[in-house]
Amino acid sequence: MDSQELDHSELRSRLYSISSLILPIFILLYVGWRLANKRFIELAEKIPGPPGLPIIGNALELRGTPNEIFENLYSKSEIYPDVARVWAGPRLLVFLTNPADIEIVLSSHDHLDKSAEYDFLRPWLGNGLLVSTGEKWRSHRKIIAPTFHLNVLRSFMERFNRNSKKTLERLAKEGDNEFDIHDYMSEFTVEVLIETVMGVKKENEGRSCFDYAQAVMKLCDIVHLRHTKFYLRPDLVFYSSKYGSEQKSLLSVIHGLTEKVLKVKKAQFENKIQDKHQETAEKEVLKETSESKEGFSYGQASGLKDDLDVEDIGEKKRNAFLESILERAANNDSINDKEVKEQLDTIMFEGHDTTAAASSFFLCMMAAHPDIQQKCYEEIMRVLGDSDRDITFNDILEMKYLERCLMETLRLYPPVPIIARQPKKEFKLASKNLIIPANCTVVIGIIKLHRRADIYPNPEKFDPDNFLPEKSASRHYYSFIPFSAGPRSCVGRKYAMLKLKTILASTLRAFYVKPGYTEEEWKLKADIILKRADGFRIKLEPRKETNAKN
Ligand code: HEM
Repeated sequence: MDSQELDHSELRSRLYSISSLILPIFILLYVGWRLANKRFIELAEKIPGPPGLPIIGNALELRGTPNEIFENLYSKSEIYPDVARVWAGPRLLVFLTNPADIEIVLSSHDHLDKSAEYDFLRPWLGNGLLVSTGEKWRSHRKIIAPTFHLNVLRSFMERFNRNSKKTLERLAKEGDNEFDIHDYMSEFTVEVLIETVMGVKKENEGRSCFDYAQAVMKLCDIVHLRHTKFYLRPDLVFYSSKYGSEQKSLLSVIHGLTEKVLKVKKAQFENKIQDKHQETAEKEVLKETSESKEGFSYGQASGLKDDLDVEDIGEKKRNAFLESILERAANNDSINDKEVKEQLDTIMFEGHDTTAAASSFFLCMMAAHPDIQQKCYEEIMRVLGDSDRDITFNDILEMKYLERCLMETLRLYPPVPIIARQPKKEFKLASKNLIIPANCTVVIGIIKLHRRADIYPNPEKFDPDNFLPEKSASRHYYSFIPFSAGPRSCVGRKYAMLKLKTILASTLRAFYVKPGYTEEEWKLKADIILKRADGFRIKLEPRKETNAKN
């Protein structure tokens, strides 16, 4: 035997003795865990789900690309309707797709905590509204929700119109090209957010908004990768990998923009510079407050109410988001400077990528369904006439068919396809005689819920009539929840619907979306925010010269 062979056999025997030590420790830990979590395991094992292996559970089914994992889990929901249990090692995931069960989770104040997956957003969003829990979430939600009240939102109409026109000018330059509409929609949504919710006039800053939006998309991919690749979960491994360094450089672009916005707004705030334009718009709004706000669903069943639905007609002017929280911070009132920045990052993220996806899906739908597009166009012409005037708040209320098409788009392609909670207490389901244990991860499959054949006949078909008032009224309130629902619903719901209707009506008024790819040809990308993996490719044709150029 030479010395190399000796080394090998010695190595083998050392490995053998290490593994013969580790294995019993591992088994002991596993048995200990099962004993310590007896009730948790007993309850979990009653929940239907794919069979798993000891210790690793269904981890083998959670292999592959994020898309493969998503498709695999989605197909399981056909076998296990309403509720499905999946073990990712010792972690229990419970998927819910029945509206009555979902109501129990989302409407309750006992199940407000987000699951551990949201922690990967912390380096970016800190302890902002999306991820925070407990008293901090409660007190900040109380401050932030009123800044998205209709009285404030209506004052944004002028900005929505102005930024829409800027986007139409950019779109006109594409001529007859096929291009990705998402690039334009994400730049629009970032610009408009900065000018409305943040109250900062954005001028001549090159394409910083576009760069921000691109960085957000890439960062979402990385965060989502950490959801699906278990080895990337520990910080130590993640930050030693190429993804960790990529995350750091993307965060410097993302935080670079939000720091700049904060600096400008703080300077305005400290110098008490009033934005004259905003002031005038707000006065107009206050004159209008007695007009009807009825007849607009704002993205959820009309029977559902949350803290955005408080009626305060005639109440004095409220400030927009950033102005309002800066004022609080200056008075040491429930929020400090660090928290202001975290909430700013949160609103910038949640406020742009979601609406960019929704508007892009909508326009692709118009390409896939020219007859429906024609009906939208006719409605827009009926409401606005053959003019180039700005779209008003009341026009938005009148565009009912456009709204139904938007809701139907959000049904089939909800920008946030799944959400997750970690219940603190166990709870009983409504659809089945089952108890869901505390501290598991409850996943609400919004995209699956929205495609249930027992709720939406012909569920894969794009049918705006699904949102005729009589049809909506006959469904369970929690059958349509693109903005989630209950106490932790989306604070930007009304803002998003107003902004979306304005940019979409403006685009359809100015351009004909040429017939294009059918939905069957699209490839979806499973991500934090749902996208088309093949890009949102469309072709536009100006309706007439003036609309696109004004
Ligand atoms: C089509 C557009 C939008 C969709 C589909 C959407 C969807 C959602 C969903 C599903 C949630 C719940 C997330 C979860 O529980 O994990 C949420 C939360 C949130 N959204 Fe939106 N959103 C949209 C637009 C906006 C806009 C425009 C803003 C702000 C300007 C915004 C701000 C937020 C915030 C701050 C939360 C966290 C609320 C809390 O936990 O209290 N969203 N959104």
